Amino acid sequence: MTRKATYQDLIEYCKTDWQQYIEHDFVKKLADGSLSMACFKHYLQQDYLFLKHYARAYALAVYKSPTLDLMRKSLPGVTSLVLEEISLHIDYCKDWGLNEADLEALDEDVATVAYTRYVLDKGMQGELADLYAALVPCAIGYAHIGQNLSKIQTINNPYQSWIDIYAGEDYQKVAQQQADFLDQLISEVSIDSQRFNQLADAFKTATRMEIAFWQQGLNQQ
Ligand SMILES: Cc1ncc(C[n+]2csc(CCO)c2C)c(N)n1
Repeated sequence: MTRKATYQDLIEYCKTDWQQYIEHDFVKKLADGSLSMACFKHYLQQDYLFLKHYARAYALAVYKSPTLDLMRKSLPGVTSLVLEEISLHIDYCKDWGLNEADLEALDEDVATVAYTRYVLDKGMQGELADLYAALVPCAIGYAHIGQNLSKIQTINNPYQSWIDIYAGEDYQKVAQQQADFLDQLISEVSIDSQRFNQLADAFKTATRMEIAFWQQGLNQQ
């Protein structure tokens, strides 16, 4: 009998992409404060649109849940994003001179469309585990990034408040809950099975989409 899978096996499966995601030049420039404001603002704007679709993906997770117990696990993702986190993001954007009407009027850039619709399509085609395999790189990756950047000391970094959000205990806890839930969903999947490869491919594609999302921000000069 082979070992059952955990989310760490999914990271291991796409190690090179994972490293490129959490150590992207955009992240390095956030860490040392050298990122241009135009790049950061474009990222924040597109992230507003991303978060709206992310909330829809959690709603899809409720729809895809076969039991009430599983529904209870995904519903807080919808309510916290729609009622709190997106509002916090809007407040954060105000500090950068972007108001809600501007955000609502934005065109979606290509990496935003590709990433969000990929996650939703994975969820619609597959089971709850497929959807979470595509959803979770977002939560775990930002938690790793937050941990890494919190160790770097900078003075007057304009992006320090962004780093503090993801390095903070609250966010770290939310990300760990998502990782634990994915572990629960894949707890019967053997690491050498075809099913593992399917789930790992979804995780890997979402990771590649995160790289493209950073690059989209960086391309905005
Ligand atoms: C492109 C992109 N990827 C990941 C995150 C991080 N993130 C997205 S939703 C959410 C709430 C937790 O479920 C968090 C932390 C982001 N903001 N933008």
